[in-house]
Parts: sequence; C-alpha cells; structure tokens
Amino acid sequence: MASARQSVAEARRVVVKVGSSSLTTAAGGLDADRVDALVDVLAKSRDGGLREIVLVSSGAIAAGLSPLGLVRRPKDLARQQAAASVGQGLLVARYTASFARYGVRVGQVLLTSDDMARRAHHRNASRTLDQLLAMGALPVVNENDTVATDEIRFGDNDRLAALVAHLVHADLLVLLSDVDGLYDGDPAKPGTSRIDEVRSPADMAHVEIGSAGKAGVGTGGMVTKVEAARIAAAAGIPVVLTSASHAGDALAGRATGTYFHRTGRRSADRLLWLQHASEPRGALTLDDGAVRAVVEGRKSLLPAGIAAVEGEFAAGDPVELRDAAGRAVARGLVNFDAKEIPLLIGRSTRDLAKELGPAYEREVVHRDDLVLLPG
Ligand SMILES: Nc1ncnc2c1ncn2[C@@H]1O[C@H](COP(=O)(O)OP(=O)(O)O)[C@@H](O)[C@H]1O
Ligand SMILES: N[C@@H](CCC(=O)OP(=O)(O)O)C(=O)O
Repeated sequence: MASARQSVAEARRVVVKVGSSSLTTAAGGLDADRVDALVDVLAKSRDGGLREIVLVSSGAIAAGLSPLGLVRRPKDLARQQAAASVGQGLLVARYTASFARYGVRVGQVLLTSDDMARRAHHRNASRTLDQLLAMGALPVVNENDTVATDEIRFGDNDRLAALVAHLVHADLLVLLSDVDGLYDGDPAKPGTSRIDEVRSPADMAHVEIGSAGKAGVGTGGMVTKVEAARIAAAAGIPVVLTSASHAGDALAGRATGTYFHRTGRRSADRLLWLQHASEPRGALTLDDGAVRAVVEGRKSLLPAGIAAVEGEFAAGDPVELRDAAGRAVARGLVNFDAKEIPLLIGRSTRDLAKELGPAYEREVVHRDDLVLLPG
C-alpha cells in the first residue's frame, strides 16, 4: 500500500473529478464555500506548478436550478440543458474567481462523447488541454450539456473523467464524491464498511451498489464511479475514490478512500471511448469471412463482407459488428449512413466505385476505427 500511495503523492499530472453533490448547498444552488474549499486543496496540490491538474467538474445543472426557479433537477433533457446553460456560466465564474485568489487561470473545456471518438476532435481536445497545462492554466472540463442529445450523452461525468485522464496521459485519476470511498454495500445502511484497495474486478464481486446519493443532484451514483475506475485502471491509470472533504489527504498520498490499482496498460487513444463509453447506434452483421478478416486478420470491414444492417446511424457513428449468430465481435466508427449500406451489401469496392463513383471505394469501417470485443 505504501508504494501505491507513494506513487499518488508523486503523480505529476492528475485528473480530479468532482460531483454535483460536493458543490451544492442542501437548498440547491452552488455552495461558494465548498467550491473555495476544493480550490484551496487543488491550488496547494499544484505545488507551484510542479503538479498539473485537470478538473472535471459537474454541477452545471445543479447550479442552474435555483436561478431558473426550479426546485429540483428536471427529468426532461430540454430543461436540464437550459439549467446547464445558466449553471455552467455560474460554475466557471465561481472557479475563475476562486482560483484567482492563487493567481491561477482557469480554462473552460466542454466536451461531448463525440469529441472523444472523432479523430480530429480528439486531437484538438488533447492539444488544447496540453496547451492550457503548458501555459500554467488549469482546465475545468464538463460535458457540453447543451448540445448533447439523449443518445450520445455521457450523462454522468465519471466516465468522461476516465476518458479525459486517458486523453491527457494522466498519472492518476481522483474521483471526489459525497462518500469517502467504495463501500461493500450502500453506506446509507448500517454494517457496511469501506474497501481500502481494489486490485482487480474480483475484489468488487461482493460489493452491493445502492442508488445515487441523498442530495439527489448527482446522476450516476456509485455505479458510474466504479465503471470509471475500471476504465481508467484498465488503461493503466490508478484511481483514488474519496470524498471532497478528503481531497487534500488523497492528493498528498495519505491512505484515504478506495485505491484502485491499475489493471492494464495504456491502449490506443480514441478507441477506449468506443469500447467503454459509446452506445452503438446500429449493427452490421458480417459473413464468416469478414468476421475472420476483422477479428483474426485485424483488417478493415469492406462492403463485400456485410450481410445485414440495422439501426439508424450517420457516417461517423459507433456501430456494433456481429457475427452470423448475432454475437457482438467488435465496435467501430462507420463511414456510411445507415441508408447507404443496403446499396453496398455484398459488393466489391471496385464495382461500387465504377457504378457510384470514387467516394464509394472506401471501407465501411476502417481498421484504425475498430476495436475488438472480448470473445
Ligand atoms: N457501495 C457503495 N459505496 C459507496 N457509495 C454508494 C454505494 N452504493 C450507493 N452509494 C451512493 O452513491 C452516492 C454517490 O453518487 P452521486 O450522488 O452520483 O455522487 P456525485 O454527485 O458525487 O457524482 C453516495 O452518496 C452513496 O450514497
Ligand atoms: N454535466 C452535468 C453532470 C451531471 C452530473 O450531475 O454528474 P455527477 O454529479 O458527477 O453525478 C452537470 O454539470 O450538471
């Protein structure tokens, strides 16, 4: 344990995620004192810039509720987005003022799940974050709630934080909530205890996860935090899960909260999103030869190998690739709209190019945009 926590203390680039429940008052609205308390800890932890911090902060919707006369978090997307629009401005204004006490500039970065997948967006997001850090600024990231649709929404910031940690090559992910770690059962119930360390998913086999917190402003509850920890750990990034009030201890490497050991190594950048955080928008069924080419040969999927298509998707969306038995074998970003695929099914790219033009001489899913699913 000592060496794991030692590596926490020494982590140079850290992504810290804070949930709505840690930033709001019981009556609703932003709690300036709690924001300041968090900022105090983060500013000190930067150690004069020796440590780089990216903050993934929820709270936009919660912060927008009372200014819009809403007494609780709305269920419909449109009012959530309106609240996020009002609240995000207030949230970033609050962080800007609070970090200014330490002479630290903040930069707002709003991301959608699409930005994690599309090559150019991914590259730009990564470059902007790197540049902000290089210039000594502290990026404050949130989901771009106002443009995200129900289908492509992360909805919770836990998984977004795991993907951002991967994007910026973080040494550590710290997830802050209103509970001081992962418990073996819903901490609201008596007799449950905190788990100090998780070395592999097997260590969580006995864990019971209850509903989201009492504050009622968070979204994901523990389920999404555990999922985020699993994604980051599998991508080679250790995770500490604790409460905002223990953030200082956690960042200093003291034994608090739950420590998730890394379980895997860093993998190809964008594809982490495809595997863990995307909802496929449709499915392509492959013939046996295409399954072999994609799975064993690591080849691109060509039109000739497609047997069937379902779902409504646009070029660039994530789709599932299935074998003839309906088993999902891979996920990929598709290069055609769903309505174009029936024209292509079973045809060679050469024929298609001759008949429909050179734009059709391309893979349906390029191998660089493909991730295989565990069999
Ligand atoms: N096994 C568990 N261990 C820890 N917390 C749990 C567990 N099961 C349910 N929870 C609840 O999850 C809540 C945290 O989720 P949430 O309210 O979404 O937080 P945030 O806004 O910080 O993202 C805790 O307040 C806790 O009540
Ligand atoms: N983007 C949303 C985050 C949603 C949310 O509440 O997340 P969380 O509190 O982390 O469970 C917001 O800023 O309100």
